[in-house]
Amino acid sequence: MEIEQSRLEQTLRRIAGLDELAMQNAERQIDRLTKPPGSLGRLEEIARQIAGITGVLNPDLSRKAVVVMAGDHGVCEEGVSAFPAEVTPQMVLNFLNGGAAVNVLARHVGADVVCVDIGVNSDIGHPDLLVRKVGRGTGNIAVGPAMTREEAVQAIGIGIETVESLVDRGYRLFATGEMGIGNTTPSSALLTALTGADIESAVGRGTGIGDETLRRKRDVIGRALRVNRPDADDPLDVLAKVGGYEIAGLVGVILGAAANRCPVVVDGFISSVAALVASRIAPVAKGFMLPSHLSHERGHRLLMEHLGLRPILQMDMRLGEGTGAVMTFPIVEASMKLMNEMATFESAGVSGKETE
Ligand SMILES: O=C(O)c1ccc[n+]([C@@H]2O[C@H](COP(=O)([O-])O)[C@@H](O)[C@H]2O)c1
Ligand SMILES: Cc1cc2nc[nH]c2cc1C
Repeated sequence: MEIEQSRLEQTLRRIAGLDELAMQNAERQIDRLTKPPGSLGRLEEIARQIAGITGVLNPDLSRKAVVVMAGDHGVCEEGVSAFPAEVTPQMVLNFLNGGAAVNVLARHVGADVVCVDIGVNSDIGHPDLLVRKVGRGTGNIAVGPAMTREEAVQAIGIGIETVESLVDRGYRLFATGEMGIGNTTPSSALLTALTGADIESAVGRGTGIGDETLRRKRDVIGRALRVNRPDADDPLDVLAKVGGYEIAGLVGVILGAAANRCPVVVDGFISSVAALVASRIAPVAKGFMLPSHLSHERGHRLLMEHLGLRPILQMDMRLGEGTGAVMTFPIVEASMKLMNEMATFESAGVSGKETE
């Protein structure tokens, strides 16, 4: 525990703000390119942010990974998902065999899928799986805490460690992904507890539940908040009481990326909740996050407003796994290519803007 606590503290100490000088240099470069000022919109904004994160205008982001954290949820026994809990290990095996949506998209964009069992309730035998179990499924949040504070810190440490070892192997661009049947329930509980949002607007249909299950899910979240009484001013308390192992792992992935000055593209609803927790632990980490898409899950728009992040894509996706984040990698790469490869007004002999 002490080792994990100090890993988190060390990581937090390493997270610094964006490089203002690099961002000014990026802005100056972008304004020299052969286009009306500002006309590449958010591509310009992303290029500037990546410069601020990495400290250079032409970082090598060619090695990219989506870290998929998988865990089970005790709250599934309340009947809150459209699918049975056994789908979690089954889908993990699908990721490892390359057959899930995230695998197809990752291959399409040249990224690697790194799968971590941080709390699945069964043993999945596969040589490529990183087995880092903090527990075998969380406690049912409707009747008690999901995990202890020590376990939450340990899970964050695993996320940090996963990113650190990937950075050692040359990875520089990260995406968050997750798999966990039932995990939209703790995600909505976290959103409600951390922002004071009303349950109605923070809870959605997850994997596709009907009206009756939706009513039960809202009731379960209300009970979870009453039973656990999470302290909104203590993000670790909230995470431990009504979170999940994979959510805590992703908090670590985000903090680890920020500490290593690597951009991290945040996926949908569950990943964005992890981003909210990370931003409450370390507000400066927000500068290292790139939003990906606006999930179809109810509550995601509200969540992004709280984070102050504007999703790049809107594809009506609500799958998770890191799919939306991986889809955003080419946009990040395109923004960097534009900044580095476009001709300038001077080099191409194009006349500049008229003075009015
Ligand atoms: O990323 C999203 O926005 C998203 C929205 C809804 C569902 N999911 C995925 O669906 C699972 C959770 O849904 P549920 O209904 O079981 O709570 C979990 O494996 C997530 O990856 C993901
Ligand atoms: C099949 C399936 C795949 C998923 N991927 C992420 N969450 C999921 C939930 C289900 C049910």
